[in-house]
Amino acid sequence: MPLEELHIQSVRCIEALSLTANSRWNWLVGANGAGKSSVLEALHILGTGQTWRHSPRYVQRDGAGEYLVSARLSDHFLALRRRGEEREIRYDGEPLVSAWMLLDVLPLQSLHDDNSHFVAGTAEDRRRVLDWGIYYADRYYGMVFRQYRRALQQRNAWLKSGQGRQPWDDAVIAAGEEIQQRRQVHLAAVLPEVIALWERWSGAVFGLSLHLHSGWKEGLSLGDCLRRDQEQDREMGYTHSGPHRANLMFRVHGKAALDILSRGQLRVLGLAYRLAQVQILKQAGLPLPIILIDDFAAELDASARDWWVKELDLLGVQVFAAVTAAGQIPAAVSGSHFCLAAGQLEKETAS
Ligand SMILES: Nc1ncnc2c1ncn2[C@@H]1O[C@H](COP(=O)(O)OP(=O)(O)OP(=O)(O)O)[C@@H](O)[C@H]1O
Repeated sequence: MPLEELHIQSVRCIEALSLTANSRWNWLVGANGAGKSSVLEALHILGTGQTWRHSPRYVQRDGAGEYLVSARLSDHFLALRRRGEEREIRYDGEPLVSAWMLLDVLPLQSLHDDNSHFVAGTAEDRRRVLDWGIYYADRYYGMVFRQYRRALQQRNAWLKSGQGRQPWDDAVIAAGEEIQQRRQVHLAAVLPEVIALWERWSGAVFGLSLHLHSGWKEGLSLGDCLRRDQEQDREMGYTHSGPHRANLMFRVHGKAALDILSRGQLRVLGLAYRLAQVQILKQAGLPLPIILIDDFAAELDASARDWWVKELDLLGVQVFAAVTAAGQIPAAVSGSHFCLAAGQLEKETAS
């Protein structure tokens, strides 16, 4: 369901902005500080309920009492309003009780700083990206994930208080092992797609392998680890083993990708991984996400940019991408150009 119209009020440097979107390519063009990322972040907030910042407070335009983002999606209308700690999300006028429901309404894949460099980022960055692909492909995963998070919070609260009988291990183990198993299945499907994408870009054979460390000691079950480390966990008030500590590692010919690849190649690998996740959704006949790309041209040479737009074009996704100059947009794609300055839409052109 493509996004047709976007309206933003009081988000960062934007006072009020409305645009009519192209069903495929939407290029946000402007100098540093023009408001491109603010448009992308507004869309991200609308599709996930979450910001890219440490706190939603930083999203609200200075001096405004609230912010509002809304969109028309074919015949539907989605709106999110935030005033202080209160957030209200409405879909066709009806309140959405949970931001999780946005997964169905406005699927998004956001490529911005940390997650387009996620191969070189933290284990948490990589877990977030890994889990993104599974949430959208497998709704049961989202349910198991929430069960795990709840059980883990309760176990940690018990570890800190030291009160009563320890009742949470079974729930942590059942959901934790299910998460690990589903992550492995997802990675087995993603790997050949990533390799094929890379090889189309480079023209050379790519000896990539993906290794998922489960988050608990190899050779032991999660239950064994929780029992073994219970005293240590109690002392620290924290559960040390589980899929919340998992790490996804990228190796090229058996060596850490981080030690082998250049910055630009690491970004291409991160992008190939994200594209592969969308390909899997497409193969399964699931709705495709809108792709948000901040700083499209960063670290990519012209051939990598051409490769990327060609692959996105083949997928048939709707894209919103930020560039600092129109010259960074590959000639191969047409679409709409939105020229921004000081948080305002100055010009809208179709190419
Ligand atoms: N809460 C706020 N209220 C008003 N202005 C803000 C707020 N937060 C950030 N800004 C301003 O918004 C501008 C940043 O906009 P944005 O990050 O969207 O720019 P950009 O076009 O993506 O730039 P770049 O190309 O450098 O990434 C900055 O000038 C910043 O000072």
